[in-house]
Amino acid sequence: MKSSTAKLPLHSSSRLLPRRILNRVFALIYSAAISALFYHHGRTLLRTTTTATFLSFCTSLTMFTSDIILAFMWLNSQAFRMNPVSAQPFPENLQQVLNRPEDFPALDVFICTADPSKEPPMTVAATALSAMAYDYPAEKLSVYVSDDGGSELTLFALMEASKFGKEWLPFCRENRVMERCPEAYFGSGFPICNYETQKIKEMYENMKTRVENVVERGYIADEHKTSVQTEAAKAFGKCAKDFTFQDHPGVIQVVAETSKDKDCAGCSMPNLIYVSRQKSQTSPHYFKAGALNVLLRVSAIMTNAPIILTLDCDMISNDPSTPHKMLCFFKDNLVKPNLAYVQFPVRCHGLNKADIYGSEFKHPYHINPMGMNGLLGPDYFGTGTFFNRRAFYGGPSSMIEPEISELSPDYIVKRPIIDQAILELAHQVANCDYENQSMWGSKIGFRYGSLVEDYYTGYRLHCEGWNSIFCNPKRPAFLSEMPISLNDVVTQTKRWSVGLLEVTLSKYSPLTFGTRLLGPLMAHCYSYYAFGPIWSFPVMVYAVLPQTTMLNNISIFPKVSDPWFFMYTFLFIGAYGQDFLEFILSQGTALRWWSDQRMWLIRILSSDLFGTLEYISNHMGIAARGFNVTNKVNDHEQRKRYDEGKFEFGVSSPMFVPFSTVAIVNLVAFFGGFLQVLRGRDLDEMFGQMVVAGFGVLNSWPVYEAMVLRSDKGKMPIKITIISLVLAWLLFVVISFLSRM
Ligand SMILES: O=c1ccn([C@@H]2O[C@H](COP(=O)(O)OP(=O)(O)O[C@H]3O[C@H](CO)[C@@H](O)[C@H](O)[C@H]3O)[C@@H](O)[C@H]2O)c(=O)[nH]1
Ligand SMILES: [Mn+2]
Repeated sequence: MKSSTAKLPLHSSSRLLPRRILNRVFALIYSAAISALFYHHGRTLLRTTTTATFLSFCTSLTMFTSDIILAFMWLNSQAFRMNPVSAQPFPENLQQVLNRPEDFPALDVFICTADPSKEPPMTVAATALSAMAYDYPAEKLSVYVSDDGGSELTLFALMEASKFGKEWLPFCRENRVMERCPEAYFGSGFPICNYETQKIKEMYENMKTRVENVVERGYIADEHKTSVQTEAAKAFGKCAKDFTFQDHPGVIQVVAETSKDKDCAGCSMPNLIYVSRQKSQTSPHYFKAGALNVLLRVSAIMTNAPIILTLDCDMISNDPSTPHKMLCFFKDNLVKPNLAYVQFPVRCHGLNKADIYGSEFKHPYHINPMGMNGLLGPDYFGTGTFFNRRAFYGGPSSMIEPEISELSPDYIVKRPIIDQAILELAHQVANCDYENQSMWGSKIGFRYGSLVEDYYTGYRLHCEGWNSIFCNPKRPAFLSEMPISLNDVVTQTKRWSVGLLEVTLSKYSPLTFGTRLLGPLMAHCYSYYAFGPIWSFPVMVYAVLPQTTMLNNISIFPKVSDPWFFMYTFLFIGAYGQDFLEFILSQGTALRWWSDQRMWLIRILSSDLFGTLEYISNHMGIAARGFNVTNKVNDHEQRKRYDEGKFEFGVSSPMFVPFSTVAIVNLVAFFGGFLQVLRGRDLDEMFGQMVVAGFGVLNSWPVYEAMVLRSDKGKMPIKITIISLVLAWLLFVVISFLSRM
């Protein structure tokens, strides 16, 4: 007999109907305007071929090409808008299917770190601790930390964290703490009044000091004051000779083991395993994707949980009930039988009020995934994702068996993780030549071939017939950090541009391969990202051409009195207006929207441009591909400037040159145009160009400020200012020369 509660749903998927209808109607109207634009372009081109000067003809042709690219990207972006769906879990109803701890599926958490100098071991440890503290049966939970930096400091931090965890985990359970990352809990600012909290805070501070001292010194081996130091040193000691981060044997160390380690309340601790895969300069290691594949195998040997959570080392858990929320989707196999992963959004802490670098990434991390939810599901973000382990072994109906049966997702592990045979096999599958001539990275596991292994892996899984769900609960499931200096920001997205181009220009391009396997809408969603770097052409054109030609008496846009002017206005305001509305509707503020659109322009003029150059030089073999790990350490003064909302330039990065040049061009054009009007030139014909230049000036404000008004360390380096001035001057000279031809 079914109980009445058995009918309670585990989650809801609501179609955002009003938005869907409005989006579709607007898309129709907007596409009519785009058609009109091309009709207008056609006429202008015909006219300029016969009558006008060489430069006007080139200008019209360039504007036409730019608008084709813009229209193509607009078309791609519409796929996100056709069927947005928001999914909410109901963990309170989960008891109907799961009520005893034994019913819960095992969960393996993967945390990646790569460089202790950019990713503080304490951050890694805090992330691990926050995952170990999940409200989940401890015997079913294992946390694996992959350390591509091969650093004893990271291992030491984990050992300390695990020791502290024996107090922290029961404390969290008893006090129903929500912030299970101690740093977040003690840093949240509320007064600590009771003795118990005070005591645990002290323990935490002491532990942190111990770790930070060792990290500052850079090694642990010399004096083994504590047992933890001795143990960490021992794990590395056996292979310390010639140990470098690029060349070393595999180190796998069980830091906590559930059947042996108990917390101070006598309950089991979850497993905590440190894994530093073998590295050799002669074998490719495939960056993060390679690290994740090693974790897939090592965890298969040790625990083989059917569900896997992947996390970046700075992605702390902010809600202990997240695994329950994820299970609401995995336990309901009616809605999406081929569910490969549940993606939670990336949300950041520590952003300043205006979020000057737009690192909320509202579109890729919040708005677009809702759009994909109504199709096959969101792309994979690389972090905050719960996977069905089976998804890494071929399509839903075409399972691929791995080389050894112990790696199969159905294999049941019968021995404890500290068993000698288990440890030996685990080391074996973490060897750097293990994958030679295998299907790892091509058909099994995380996929190789792109620096955005996350996007690429999700894409290939969708192509194999899997689907995914985007789940965005009110309380953020995870909190992550974003870089706070502009150079780090644009370096991060430059890597993304390179990685995306690697997909776009491969035989798996979303536009061809994707359309065949996913259908047009999903393929357009993936194309929107894959073709992202080509924004740099039209944006570059709009950023300099209308401005430089205006000062040479070439008009590009229709006169204000011309009815065609209205069409341009509509296209501009329509696109920005829709973007603004979407941003606000997903809990955004107007201030942050402004930063977001400004950073969109800055990123295109730095990351996308330089990413394209880097892709080309990688391809021609001039430079080696590399995964430049984002810096997660920042000094106090930098943080202060960031909190005040100031852009951090500081270093002489060539990536600052294009947008600095553009800033100068726009300023000169705007004031030059203004002077021309004062001298009696007709404003009517140059109004459009003045608006574009004015928009450029408004967006460039932080650049001007950094060039002339600031004197702090984050100001624009004088070298960049001079190069940009010269380049801007050259641009005007060239255009004015061409205009006389
Ligand atoms: O050889 C490597 C390089 C990186 N990482 C780890 O990968 C994660 C992400 O690296 P990060 O430098 O923070 O890059 P982000 O650009 O911030 O990361 C985003 O973009 C990456 C793809 O470029 C994805 O892998 C990430 O999940 C996604 O959050 C970090 O935990 C690193 O430790 C490794 O384990 N091995
Ligand atoms: Mn990161």
